[in-house]
Amino acid sequence: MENVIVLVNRIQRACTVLGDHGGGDATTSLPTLWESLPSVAVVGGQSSGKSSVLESIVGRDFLPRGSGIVTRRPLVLQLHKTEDGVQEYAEFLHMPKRRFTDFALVRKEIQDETDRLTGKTKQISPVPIHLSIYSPHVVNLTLIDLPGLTKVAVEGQPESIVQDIENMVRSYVDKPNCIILAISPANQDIATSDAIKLARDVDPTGERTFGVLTKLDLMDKGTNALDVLEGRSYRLQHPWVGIVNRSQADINKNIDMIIARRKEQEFFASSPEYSHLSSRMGSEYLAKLLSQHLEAVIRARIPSITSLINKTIDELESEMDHIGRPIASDAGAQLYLVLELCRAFEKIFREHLDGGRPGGDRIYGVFDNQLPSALRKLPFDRYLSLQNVKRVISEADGYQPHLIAPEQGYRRLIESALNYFRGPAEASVDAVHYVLKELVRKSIGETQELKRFPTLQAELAAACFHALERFREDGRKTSVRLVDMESAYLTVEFFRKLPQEVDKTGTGNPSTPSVDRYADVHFRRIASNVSSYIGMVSDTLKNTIPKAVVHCQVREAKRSLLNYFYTQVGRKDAKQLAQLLDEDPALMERRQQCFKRLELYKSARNEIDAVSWSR
Ligand SMILES: Nc1nc2c(ncn2[C@@H]2O[C@H](COP(=O)(O)OP(=O)(O)OP(=O)(O)O)[C@@H](O)[C@H]2O)c(=O)[nH]1
Repeated sequence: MENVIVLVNRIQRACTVLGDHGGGDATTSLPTLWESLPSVAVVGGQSSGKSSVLESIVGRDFLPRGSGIVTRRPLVLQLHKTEDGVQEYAEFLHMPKRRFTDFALVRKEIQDETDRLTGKTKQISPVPIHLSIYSPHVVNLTLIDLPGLTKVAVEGQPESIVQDIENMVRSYVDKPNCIILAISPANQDIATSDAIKLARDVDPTGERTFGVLTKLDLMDKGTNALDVLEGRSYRLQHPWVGIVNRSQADINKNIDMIIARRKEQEFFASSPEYSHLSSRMGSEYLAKLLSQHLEAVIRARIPSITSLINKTIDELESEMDHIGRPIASDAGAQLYLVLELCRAFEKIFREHLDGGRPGGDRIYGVFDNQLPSALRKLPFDRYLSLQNVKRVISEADGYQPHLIAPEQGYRRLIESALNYFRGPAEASVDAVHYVLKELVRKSIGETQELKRFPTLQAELAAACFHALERFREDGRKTSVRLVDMESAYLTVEFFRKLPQEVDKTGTGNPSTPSVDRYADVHFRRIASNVSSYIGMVSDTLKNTIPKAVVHCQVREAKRSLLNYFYTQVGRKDAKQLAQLLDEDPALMERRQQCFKRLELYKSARNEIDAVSWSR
């Protein structure tokens, strides 16, 4: 089986390229693969010797030095062992084409890349820098260098930096998959070590903490660190490793790292206190120990990582299905999509009208309740009061009062009364119009496929409302025309059937009308006749207005709501169609993120599969 550290290195690089830096980002709530991968994080207080340990493990000077907080972004350092004799080189993930053979330039690039993201403001950032070193002098290992824990902010840095650094370091070491390399200087009381304090907090049983004691050469004469190195001062599950790095003077003298490693070995071998431990001390031993441990941890974790990957792929796929797939870029496919979406909407709209979905019944409610009640409420009682009837008839008679029946008076009374029907007719048209508009809104909301296209939704709604407005105008004209038709020609039959006014004096001859045409009873009879006629018309309109409304508005809405929209869409070019299919930016962003994460998980699965099969 290929070295699994190399496998994890590849997956980690993919994580960074695709934006997974671990850490629960509450705003994206995307699953993180990074966090499930075992890694070694180097933690320690400032000047504890972290950089020196890392450089010693690598066998090269390559880390930025200086006062204050130098490490301001996590540095993921991936070490790849190459064949003997091959030239060493380094590569940054953000500069994949460039091979660095001069390690002084590596140091500079780490500084520059840190500044690129954080500015020169000395801020910190959780986005890691990935550096791979290919060398025959290293073991396969991945280490994450983190900013040194500090107690005070230096000039130009906000006070919060102390806490920010601790939070960032914690976000790494908190994870159960993180192996903690806790660096403490031997010339300081172990009880005050920042690294041990933090490690104890997040890993109280010491299962995943490796204690490293630096600066053993700087201890006061007559004292030694055996209590710590032999696990008596602070017990960990793994043995403590003592280290002797280059002193500042060695660094100033440019003492070669390989020579320094040798000197370190000599220090342990020749030391009366530590010689019995010498095979388990020093940076070379530490590197091998970590490499073996990391490999064992990764091997043990592979099955659970695989199952996590599979589960997450399923979740992401189903989220992508829900969000909808990306839109094709050619005009034909876009037009097809717009038409499909419109059809989906129309189907739902029709279901609302025809039944299956609620809302269409409200139209019947207009015809069954609103219209009859509006008709009943028309003020005919007032209009046909004795006084008004008398006035209208005498005005119609003019200077010559009517002789037999007031023909003109009847007509005027009826025509004016019929005008009252316009109100309920128009109100029915409007009421149905608003129901239809509401159903359009509802149907757009219920068309799942449309959810991601706010622009199309708005244009579709506007087109529907425009069409409904035209149907309303037609409905209004037609139903008002029904009323006007009633005025245009009165039903003669009705009047023929009316009983004649008879002489109440009882002369015995019914065919000889001899009523007093100026008495109230005469006008009351006229009012009652007109009222009956109006009642008859009202009954007719109660039936015909709904027919007009359905014919002009409801039926048309079902048949041709989007006709005009379709012809307009058909004329749009690719750019206009793309605008119409302009998605909600938040949704596009989410799809993009899910897509990238899915890609990451799939490539990780392929990597793991390939390694497992080659076992
Ligand atoms: N003599 C001696 N000096 C050491 C040892 N380890 C580190 N130093 C010196 O201690 C100083 C700080 O070491 P660094 O490796 O820069 O420590 P650091 O933890 O990376 O420091 P910051 O990056 O500032 O947080 C340097 O001058 C090193 O030369 C050691 O084992 N022995």
